[in-house]
Amino acid sequence: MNFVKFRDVVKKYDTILTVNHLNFDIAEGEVFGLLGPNGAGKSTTIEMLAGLLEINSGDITVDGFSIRKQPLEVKKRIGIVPQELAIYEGLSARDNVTFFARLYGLSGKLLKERVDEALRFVGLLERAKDLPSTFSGGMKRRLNIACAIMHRPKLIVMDEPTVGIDPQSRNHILESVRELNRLGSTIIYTSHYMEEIEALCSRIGIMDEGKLIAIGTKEQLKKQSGQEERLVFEVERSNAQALSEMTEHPAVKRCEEQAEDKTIEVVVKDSPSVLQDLLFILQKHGIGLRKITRVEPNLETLFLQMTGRKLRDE
Ligand SMILES: Nc1ncnc2c1ncn2[C@@H]1O[C@H](COP(=O)(O)OP(=O)(O)OP(=O)(O)O)[C@@H](O)[C@H]1O
Repeated sequence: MNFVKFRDVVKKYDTILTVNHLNFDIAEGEVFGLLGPNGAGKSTTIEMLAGLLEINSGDITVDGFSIRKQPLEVKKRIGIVPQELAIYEGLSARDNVTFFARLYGLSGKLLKERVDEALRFVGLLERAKDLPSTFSGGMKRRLNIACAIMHRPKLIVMDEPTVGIDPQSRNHILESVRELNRLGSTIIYTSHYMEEIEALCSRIGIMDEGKLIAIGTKEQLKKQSGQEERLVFEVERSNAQALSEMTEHPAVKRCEEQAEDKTIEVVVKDSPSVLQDLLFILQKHGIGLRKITRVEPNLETLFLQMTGRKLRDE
């Protein structure tokens, strides 16, 4: 069943279409990645879904409820982890989560249980009494997550939750996304980091200038880019016989020698099985090997092809 539906969603600032007729669905149980450069319209989309920003036209439904007509039903089902930290520096970690739990109508024993559960989940139970001002940036981000999940929402929306944090907290957050999904929540995760989206998400939407320019599984998107997997061998010398034997291997689609760089580039169908065979051919002809690189198709290249620009400014 399609759990989240975007139907012709438009958001304008003055005359600029910040979100330009979005139409896509997210199934229950998915980890859906929204990938796009800064300013693509990801946060605007998320804020409309969470009912924090008015939609100009179109509608978004969650679990069959319209954000325009039944916003409270939608909000009950969503936990939103905003890009900007939404925690109170003057309240302890526990009091922060408790504050949000009360907003969701939790009270008494259940409230305490859920607050503890959320703090434990993000690895902050031991620091529950401490003020966020004593926390690292990553710990604050984790507290931000605890505040969004204590009511066990069916849909968790995370807007760039790993920007500017240390690698340990980053890994902790990525692992908690997987765990929340295993526990049954559907996840929407926005990022401009291609690697994160690739590692986490079962399906990906690529946004640019307010439009969804591509959608599909990683494999579908990579296929769409028309790229192929390549193995690049840096060799000590070239040998025509070896090259010809490599070309004739049934799992090799193309094989080209770049004589000036002393490299052989091989486009393959299935690298694990063919690699051994190709190494054997080089060895048989006494060709020393300096380096092998495996070049996989990636979403960055797809983005570049579709927009003529890089996903991230370097
Ligand atoms: N309140 C506003 N008034 C006018 N323009 C706005 C407003 N909020 C956002 N925008 C513009 O809308 C566009 C999309 O912004 P948005 O924050 O949704 O992008 P994003 O993909 O989330 O990027 P980032 O990763 O930088 O957050 C940007 O050009 C931004 O300047």
